[in-house]
Amino acid sequence: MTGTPGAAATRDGEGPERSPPCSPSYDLTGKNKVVTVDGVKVKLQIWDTAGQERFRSVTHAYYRDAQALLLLYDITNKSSFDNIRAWLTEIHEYAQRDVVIMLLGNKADVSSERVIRSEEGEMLAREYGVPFMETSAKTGMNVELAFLAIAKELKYRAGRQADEPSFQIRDYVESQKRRPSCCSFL
Ligand SMILES: Nc1nc2c(ncn2[C@@H]2O[C@H](COP(=O)(O)OP(=O)(O)OP(=O)(O)O)[C@@H](O)[C@H]2O)c(=O)[nH]1
Repeated sequence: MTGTPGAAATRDGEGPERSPPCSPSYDLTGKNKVVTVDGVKVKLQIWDTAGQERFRSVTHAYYRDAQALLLLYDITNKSSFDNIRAWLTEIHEYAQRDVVIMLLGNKADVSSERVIRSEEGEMLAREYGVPFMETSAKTGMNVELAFLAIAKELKYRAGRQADEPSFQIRDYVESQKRRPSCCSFL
């Protein structure tokens, strides 16, 4: 899924049909996930939207009730990156006002074909005030972190204790994310 949002929700319920898992070893979309945060299990129900070629026909039902949205672009595909702005506008209009959004630049393992610099992703994310990291569904780079950060944010919102320190998802992602190096895939 590139240039399109994936929705993660913690509640059960009917959702649009899921896409089949992609062939890389780590699946960014398309199945449910249980993430344990501070001993509490957070269930993420993940839906993949249609691809960018079907951009216009995607219904708002995909993300209208979502608690979190992962917006993915492909670092080797400029149009997938350009689509992100349109998605952010759509989301602003139709998604829940407090939806957790995360921007992911996927395929970070194929650095030889990169057309979107990491800084461009960072700038876009900063402009919209959302956390950002580059991922690879092939090597797994930052994939677990993306889900963990979302789960932490949702758990924090659901059961905030008076004495609990506040959780800042952008700070958390910045402190934990791995950056692709120039010479290796990880
Ligand atoms: N090298 C590499 N290939 C990837 C990665 N993620 C996905 N792919 C490959 O990219 C191709 C497209 O992946 P999809 O997940 O189907 O992409 P998509 O844009 O969601 O496709 P649609 O949902 O059909 O529009 C497949 O061949 C995947 O195996 C990645 O992180 N690294």
